[in-house]
Amino acid sequence: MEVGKIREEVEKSGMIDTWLRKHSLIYTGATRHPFILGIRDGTVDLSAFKTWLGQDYLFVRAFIPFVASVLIKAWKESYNSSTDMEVILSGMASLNEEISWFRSETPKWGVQLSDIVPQKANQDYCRFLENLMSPDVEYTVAITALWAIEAVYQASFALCLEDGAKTPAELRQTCERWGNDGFRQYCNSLQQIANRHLQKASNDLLTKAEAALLRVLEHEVGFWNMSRGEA
Ligand SMILES: Cc1ncc(CNC=O)c(N)n1
Repeated sequence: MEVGKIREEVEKSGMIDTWLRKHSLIYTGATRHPFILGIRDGTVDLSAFKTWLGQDYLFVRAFIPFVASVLIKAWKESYNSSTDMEVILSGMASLNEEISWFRSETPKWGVQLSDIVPQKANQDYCRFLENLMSPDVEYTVAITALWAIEAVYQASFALCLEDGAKTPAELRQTCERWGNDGFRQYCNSLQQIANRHLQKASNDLLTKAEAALLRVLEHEVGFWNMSRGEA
């Protein structure tokens, strides 16, 4: 292994990896969901894909203020806050581009953005994000949730780009949005930030951050289920 790769592996091992091992069943449920496996093997129902696309646009619109709230929390931390802020800001810049992507992608699928009504699983997830935006929620909890939200999409869509995947050509661009190497590195940076803060967290804070991680995983499973018309 090259030095950079080894360093990446070492820095990655921390509380987050411990939690993912502990909660591997739900993590796998979120990252290898039948919706994603359907994209990967080419059997996905295109109406489910369109549902996902429209609902995800609404989700991302609600996700942006959440990321902004994490940025504010990072700024209020004195410890290493400027490097944290750079990483979070780069994520926000990508989200600006992502909204443009949704606006150009949806018409290709006959999805009209103004017609989309948020479904229950989406509303529940967005309400959860709104609760995390409260100034009472600690930065460590919020950054752990942010990492989890991004990491589920990264792991899921990267799976659809692996060798041997039979992802339909018209879905590849979508998978590349979250499955590309730059997004993987962004997720690794978030994971390192979260680990660094978790390392110095009290037991009470650790309990809250772990709960937030679990809620994210549950909401992600709910979101995929909803896209398949199962919620
Ligand atoms: C439901 C959900 N979870 C995570 C992401 C990825 N973050 C930003 O795009 C997303 N788009 N949608």
